[in-house]
Amino acid sequence: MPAYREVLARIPDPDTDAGRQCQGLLDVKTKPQGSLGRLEELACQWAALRGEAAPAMPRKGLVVMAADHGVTEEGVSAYPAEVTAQMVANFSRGGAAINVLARQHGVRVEVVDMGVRVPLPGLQGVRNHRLGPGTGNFTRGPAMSRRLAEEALSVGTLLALELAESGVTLIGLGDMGIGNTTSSAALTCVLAGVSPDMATGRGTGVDDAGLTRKVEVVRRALAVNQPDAADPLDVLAKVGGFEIAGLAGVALGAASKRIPVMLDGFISSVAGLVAARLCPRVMPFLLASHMSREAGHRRVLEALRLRPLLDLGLRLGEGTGAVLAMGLLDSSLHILHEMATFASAGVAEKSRR
Ligand SMILES: Cc1cc2ncn([C@H]3O[C@H](COP(=O)(O)O)[C@@H](O)[C@H]3O)c2cc1C
Ligand SMILES: O=C(O)c1cccnc1
Repeated sequence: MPAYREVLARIPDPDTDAGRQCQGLLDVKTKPQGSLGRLEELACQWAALRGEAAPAMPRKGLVVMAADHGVTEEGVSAYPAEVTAQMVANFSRGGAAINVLARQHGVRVEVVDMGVRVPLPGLQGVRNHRLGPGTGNFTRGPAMSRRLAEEALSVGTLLALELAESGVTLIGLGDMGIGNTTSSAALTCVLAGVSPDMATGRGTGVDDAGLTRKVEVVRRALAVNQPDAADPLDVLAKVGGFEIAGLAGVALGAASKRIPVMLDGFISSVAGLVAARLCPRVMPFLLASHMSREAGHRRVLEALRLRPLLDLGLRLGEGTGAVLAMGLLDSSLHILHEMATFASAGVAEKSRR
């Protein structure tokens, strides 16, 4: 059985008692009850997912998966496909936005080549799990075989299990792949039931003509491949990407180890949606970091019933929004662990009137 499928039955339920107990601990801190709003919710959610009333601070990791997309032949990105490989080299040198933010927030980054067009031998810190020189152009046929989609899912699952073994307790998802907002739009159409014009955005910044072409490409991809919405693996294989499939696998593996998953923008949220359609039990473990500028993201978060923490107008990917939101989770847990209580600080509690 593929590794990703083996973990599905092991995804636990959140511990709602632990979440309630955490709220009890926050309610006696020196503040009006509930006044830290979503920071309080975040701490309680962390408690429920980790299964402890006062869980330790997260040990943070981020998986950035990179791959190329055959659909770039159709002129759907504002940047050339070579940028995928060039950015992987940039990740390796520590010069990309995600490297900067991850250093600031103490997040360990794992970069994975899931199938960029040209092999990148010897790049320091880049794991090689290449499934091919990018996917096929899905306006002409499937992006990949069902078997490769399962392999990509398993790569992600096994990496999550490895990170769990090494002590990571929170995993963020990051993507790199020129053309992947087109793949994500096609997946959104089928998995969230929205039309191509609602799911498709400007990605790296295509102009009006580019956007019209992109919507048409998504329409054609669906007409040619006829993905079966009731079969998420079919949808993933036909219009997905190696990095998107891998990230979906990371989410499944993480959830099976009680590790919450911080989604980033459009692409990684689509990966979360793929995981949720493969196994709805993963859903409580998915956290939405931010609302991307990319048009389809709102629809994906609605389908996942998630409310993002931040709205910063980001449209980058790489895991940048995920890492920024990890900072908020850190803050919520510093509050839980370090803030004085009414009793310890000698502050008068709410009047009983
Ligand atoms: C220099 C550069 C760095 C990036 N880092 C992430 N992306 C983002 O843009 C790509 C998706 O947009 P589209 O579908 O329009 O190609 C992905 O690689 C995504 O992660 C980047 C894009 C560029 C150009
Ligand atoms: O929301 C994202 O992650 C995104 C949006 C545009 C381009 N790249 C990534």
